[in-house]
Amino acid sequence: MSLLPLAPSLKPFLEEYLPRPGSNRPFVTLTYAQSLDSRIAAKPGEQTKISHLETKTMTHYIRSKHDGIMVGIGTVLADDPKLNCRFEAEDGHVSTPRPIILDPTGKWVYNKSQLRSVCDDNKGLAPFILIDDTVTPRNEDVKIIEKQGGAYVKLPLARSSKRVDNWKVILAKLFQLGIKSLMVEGGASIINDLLIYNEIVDSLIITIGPVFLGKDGVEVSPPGHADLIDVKWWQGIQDSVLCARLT
Ligand SMILES: NC(=O)C1=CN([C@@H]2O[C@H](COP(=O)(O)OP(=O)(O)OC[C@H]3O[C@@H](n4cnc5c(N)ncnc54)[C@H](O)[C@@H]3O)[C@@H](O)[C@H]2O)C=CC1
Ligand SMILES: Nc1nc(O)c(N)c(N[C@@H]2O[C@H](COP(=O)(O)O)[C@@H](O)[C@H]2O)n1
Repeated sequence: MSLLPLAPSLKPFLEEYLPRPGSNRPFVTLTYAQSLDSRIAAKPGEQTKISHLETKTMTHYIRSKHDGIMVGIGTVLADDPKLNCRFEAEDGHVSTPRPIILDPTGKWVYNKSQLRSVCDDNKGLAPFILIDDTVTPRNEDVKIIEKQGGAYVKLPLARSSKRVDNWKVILAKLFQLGIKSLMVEGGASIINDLLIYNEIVDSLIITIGPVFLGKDGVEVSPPGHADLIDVKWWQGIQDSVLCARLT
């Protein structure tokens, strides 16, 4: 599906929330689309379109400003996403952010994925797949990914008692691999962890669509209180967008 032209007011609206250089870890933008009842999908394991094409275009514009786009394995299994950037800048340039998949137990069968085809067609970069260092990935997938220029990245992901403690290790490794800015798109378990992790998240950009997805939906609701500062709202054809920082 083609995108729309980016709404002109979105560029200045987003400007101060986009990555800035100069830190010793990646700049992290947490961004996702939710319903009015704080659901990001209608059912577990299901992909649900919430954003209008106008804000989908915004998401691709935001992708174009990052070195990496991260999702968890739950999202990959539900959505089979492309995770490339389809936004074309005024000079015709199309960015190629690196897809990064958090898959500690190595569940993803890459050779059958849409992302594999995107890379075969030269429409995006091959992924970095973060797996626990005790996991041996499938041989066939290793060969394809390495040929495409991606990699399995082994990290001690299964050892810490709290999953959230892995983030510092993950970000340090990604920085070493050249990822200076990271856009985290979800899914729910990652968003819920990061919403209360203000040392990690630099910007928060949430699209809110005018729909209730109901109690069976996949909920975003962090385990504790999360206060926001520097809050700004944008109103589009259908959706509203909130930009903020975590205190
Ligand atoms: N509306 C939106 O903008 C978006 C919606 N989604 C939806 O979210 C749903 C998927 O969400 P979830 O099932 O919660 O899956 P998820 O994508 O958050 O992945 C969860 C898995 O990631 C790994 N993981 C997460 N944090 C980790 C950590 N700190 N260390 C090591 N491993 C970690 C674990 O294996 C965990 O089981 C899907 O229905 C998808 O469509 C996903 C992204 C955006
Ligand atoms: N911005 C946005 N709006 C929605 O309504 C969504 N369901 C999502 N989902 C995220 O986008 C990924 C799909 O990316 P591709 O278009 O396949 O590149 C999906 O995996 C979610 O992270 N986002």
